[in-house]
Amino acid sequence: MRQPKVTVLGGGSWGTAVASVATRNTETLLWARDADTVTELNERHTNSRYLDDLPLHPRLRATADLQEAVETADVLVLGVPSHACRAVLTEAADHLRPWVPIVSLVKGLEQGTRSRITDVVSEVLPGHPVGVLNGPNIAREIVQGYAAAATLAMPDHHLAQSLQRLLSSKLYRVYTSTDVTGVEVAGALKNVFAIATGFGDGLEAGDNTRAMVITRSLRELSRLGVAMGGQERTFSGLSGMGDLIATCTSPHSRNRRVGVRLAQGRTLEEIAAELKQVAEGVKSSSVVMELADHHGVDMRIAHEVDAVINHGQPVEHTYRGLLREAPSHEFHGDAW
Ligand SMILES: NC(=O)C1=CN([C@@H]2O[C@H](COP(=O)(O)OP(=O)(O)OC[C@H]3O[C@@H](n4cnc5c(N)ncnc54)[C@H](O)[C@@H]3O)[C@@H](O)[C@H]2O)C=CC1
Ligand SMILES: O=C(CO)COP(=O)(O)O
Repeated sequence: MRQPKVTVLGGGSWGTAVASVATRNTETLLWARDADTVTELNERHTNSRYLDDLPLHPRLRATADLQEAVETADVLVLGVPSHACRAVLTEAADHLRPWVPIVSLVKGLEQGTRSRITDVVSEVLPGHPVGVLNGPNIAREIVQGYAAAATLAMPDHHLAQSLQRLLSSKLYRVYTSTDVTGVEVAGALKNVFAIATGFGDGLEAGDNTRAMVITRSLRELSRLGVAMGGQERTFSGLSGMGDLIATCTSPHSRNRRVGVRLAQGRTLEEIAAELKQVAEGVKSSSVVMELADHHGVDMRIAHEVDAVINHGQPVEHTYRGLLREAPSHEFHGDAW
C-alpha cells in the first residue's frame, strides 16, 4: 500500500526538522515562502538560515508553491509561527482535500482571539481531524540525530497511532495521547516560563533559583492548563515538565535567551534583531494573562513576565517583587 504523503508548512527551524524526520518514513514536501530557502533545501539539502550547515534528509523536497504543497498532501503538518497560522491556513483551504488530518507543531496562542492553534485550524478547516505534536524538541538537536521524544495528541487514538509512525524515527520517539488541550496549552505556556527562567539566569541568580522557577512554573502552568480542560497528568509529561526542562535550560532556546538578554538590559527590539527567529513567549505573555483572568487562575510568575515584556517593568523589580511574597502550602492555594 502507498504511504501517505506528508506536507509540512513552514521552512523555519522546526518545520524543516520535522520534515526531515518524516522523509525517512514517507514522501515529504516542505513549503517555505522564501524562494532562496527552497532552492537551498532542494540543491544542498541544508537550511542554513535556521540550521547552519546541518545535513537534512537528501530525499526531502521543498516548494514555494502553496497550492502544490497542499493539494498533494495526505497529512498536513503546520509549522509556521502562531501569528501566521490563520492566514496560511486560509490560503491553503481551497487546495486541501477533505478529511486530510492536520498536525500542529505550533507552541503559541492566537493573539486577539486567545485561541489555541488547533481551534484556529478547526475554524478555518472544519471537518479535518486535528492534533498537536509537542515535546522537548530543540530543532537542531533533532536534525543532529540526538535522541528525543514528543507527544502526538489527537482525539482519535487510532489516527494518532498511524501518524505516529510517519512522524517518528528510532531516535525521535513519538508517544501518543488524546489530551489535545493539555499538550497544546503546555507547549504554549512553557515559553513564557522560559523567559522567566532567563531573567534569573541573566541576573546570574544560580542553579537553585533556576530549579525553583522551573518547578513553580510547572505548578502555574498546570493550574491554568487544568482550568482550560487539560488533564493534570499531561503536565508532568513530555509536553509539560519535559519541555520546561529543555526550554528553561537550553542555551539554544530563543525564549530563554529573550529573558537573559532583557535581564542584561537589552531592549526587545535589539533582542529580536539578534535572534532573527520566533520566540513565541513574547507574544503569548499577554494572551496567557488574559486566559488566567478569564479562568480565574492566579499566575504570579507569568504576570511578572507580562509586566516586563508589555509594561516596561525592569527585571530586577520582578525578581525582588516575587521574593517579597510569602510562600504558602506547596500544593494548595494560589501563591507562586
Ligand atoms: N525551533 C524549535 O526548536 C521548535 C519550535 N517549535 C514551534 O514551531 C513553530 C515554528 O517555529 P520555528 O520553526 O522554530 O520558527 P523560525 O523562526 O525558525 O521559522 C519561522 C518560519 O515561518 C515562516 N513564516 C513566518 N511568517 C510567515 C508567514 N506569514 N507566512 C509563511 N511563513 C511564515 C518564516 O519564513 C520561517 O520560515 C513555533 O510555534 C515554535 O514555537 C516547536 C518545537 C521546537
Ligand atoms: O520549543 C522548543 C523546544 O522544545 C524551542 O524553544 P524556543 O522556541 O525557546 O527555542
